[in-house]
Amino acid sequence: MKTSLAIAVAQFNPVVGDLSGNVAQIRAAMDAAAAEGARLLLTPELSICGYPPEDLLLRPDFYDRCREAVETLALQTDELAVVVGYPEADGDIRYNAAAVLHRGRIVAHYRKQRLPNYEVFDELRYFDEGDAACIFEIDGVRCGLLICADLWGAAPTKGLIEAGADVILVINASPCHLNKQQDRYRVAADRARESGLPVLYANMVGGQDELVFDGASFAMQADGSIAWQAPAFAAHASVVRLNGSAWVPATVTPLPELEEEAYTALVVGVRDYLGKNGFPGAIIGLSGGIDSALTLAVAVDALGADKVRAVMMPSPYTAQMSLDDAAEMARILGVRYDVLPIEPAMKVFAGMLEAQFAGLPEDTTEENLQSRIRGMLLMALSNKTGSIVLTTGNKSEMATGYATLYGDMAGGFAVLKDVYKTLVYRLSVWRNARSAIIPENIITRPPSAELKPDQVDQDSLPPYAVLDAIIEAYMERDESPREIVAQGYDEAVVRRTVGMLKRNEYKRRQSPVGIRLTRRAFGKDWRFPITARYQDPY
Ligand SMILES: Nc1ncnc2c1ncn2[C@@H]1O[C@H](COP(=O)(O)OP(=O)(O)OC[C@H]2O[C@@H]([n+]3cccc(C(=O)O)c3)[C@H](O)[C@@H]2O)[C@@H](O)[C@H]1O
Ligand SMILES: Nc1ncnc2c1ncn2[C@@H]1O[C@H](COP(=O)(O)OP(=O)(O)OP(=O)(O)O)[C@@H](O)[C@H]1O
Ligand SMILES: NC(=O)CC[C@H](N)C(=O)O
Repeated sequence: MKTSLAIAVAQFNPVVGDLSGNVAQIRAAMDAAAAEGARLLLTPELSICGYPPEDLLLRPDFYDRCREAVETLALQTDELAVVVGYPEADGDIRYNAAAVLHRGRIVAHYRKQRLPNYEVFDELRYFDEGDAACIFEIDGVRCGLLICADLWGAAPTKGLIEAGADVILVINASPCHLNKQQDRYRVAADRARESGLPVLYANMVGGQDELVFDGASFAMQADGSIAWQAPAFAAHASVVRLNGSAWVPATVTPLPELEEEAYTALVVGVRDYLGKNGFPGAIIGLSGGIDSALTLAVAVDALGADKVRAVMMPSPYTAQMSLDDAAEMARILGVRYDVLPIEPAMKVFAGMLEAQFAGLPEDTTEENLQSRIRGMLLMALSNKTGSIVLTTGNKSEMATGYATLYGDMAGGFAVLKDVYKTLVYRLSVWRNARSAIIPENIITRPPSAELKPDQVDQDSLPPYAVLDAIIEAYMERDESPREIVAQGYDEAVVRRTVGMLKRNEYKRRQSPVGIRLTRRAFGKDWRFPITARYQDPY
């Protein structure tokens, strides 16, 4: 007979491969959960080793170390049962597994049945599928256990119904993209209604290379309504109570609106990339344009002003307005600000190349030299100080190749890599509404690379609203140019945009890793051939 059960959820931020650090976080969560009277603690998918461990999962020793960590942790359990996720090797066969640790032993064990191999997930590269449901009983409640993608199809839940589960517990490593939580609610509600069971969804939080996990764990009643909602993008621990077959209603933290979600994901991505990789700070080339302004805003919100420095590197083409706006923004934020004019280096390079270029007209070569001089200066500062250079290129630029190799692409982490230019504006306006840190002029002036007199982006690129819509259709929805033109876009503009997108794959392969924000980002989930002659249908 079902009774009441208090279950703690540890929405924590693991570090991939830091087994002792992750176990220490689980231990701390165990102490807090026990103090609050919980009888069961859920930790996220692969909580022992972090997610995704990628090719560490090809190493036999990795499995040995993870098993040792689980067994050691099991010995430290008492009245509180703890669910942990870990990679399991059974001879040559490997599983994405979970163990229930209780009173010094592993009392139940589960192998993930649906392995995601889409978007950014590669689990079929590493794991075999499990084939059995897992039910364990705590205080008379029959708990059914699933791992993340198991919830996204009906079969694993069906197995739990047949095995007589009273509640569905799902441990997750589900990275965010914009509006992802609505998809999670939808699949959880499908499973809840099919089974007539309440669902508890425990997710991890934090940045891991290009991925950001948003947490946002929740409890859902059998009718699909939300009984408890944890905050997004923050480590969090809560105890939720199951009374009979329903959750006792608890705090429902409102979820962020789209701009807040995007901006916070960038902040968490930057903070964890630098923090987990041990960088003392960040360096940003601040041009007086909107991309570097937003990048600086994110960096300061992530790291604090004392960890960020901005460098203005004017050329003879730099407008006074750019100098003024960059200095003003650095002053408002209180970051270290240096001005390093690049004209001396431009002259030296022009002199060194004079004989080579004799009789040839000026073109983008001279523009790229300016960008590369700036890249070289920023990298020199990085080498000398140990701080990382944050690049500022946005998704529209990455898509079209509107960036210079070894120039403005030089750096360690690409903050806006998956942020369309149109979203760059929206995020800047949203951030300024919280406190005005980006000078208004930076937002309202026409974007310009300032690599030659009176240059504006729109001389070389279609309007960003059109460009972004075409990129999104081609890239994120896999639409053909014919379909895009049928939606009313000018065929010549579609041809040009798609042409740039395909031609510039080589640049993206050389770009720094950057934060994924959309369902399909340039990164793990975009593997287009560089050498290709496929003709799209028009
Ligand atoms: N398939 C391929 N595989 C490998 N390499 C390939 C290649 N195709 C060309 N290349 C090589 O790539 C090089 C050309 O690329 P690259 O040197 O980058 O130069 P490129 O793409 O020609 O020019 C850079 C563009 O970015 C714009 N820009 C620059 C800086 C900042 C901004 C901004 O507003 O943010 C915009 C600039 O106005 C210009 O339109 C050449 O050396 C070429 O041989
Ligand atoms: N004068 C400058 N001083 C410092 N950094 C610069 C300068 N010009 C360009 N950069 C760096 O190179 C990046 C590419 O910027 P560029 O001005 O060419 O085009 P952009 O894409 O419009 O970027 P932004 O909106 O930041 O100006 C900038 O974001 C900045 O990091
Ligand atoms: N780790 C997983 O199994 C993730 C798969 C799932 N579709 C998600 O993103 O939530």
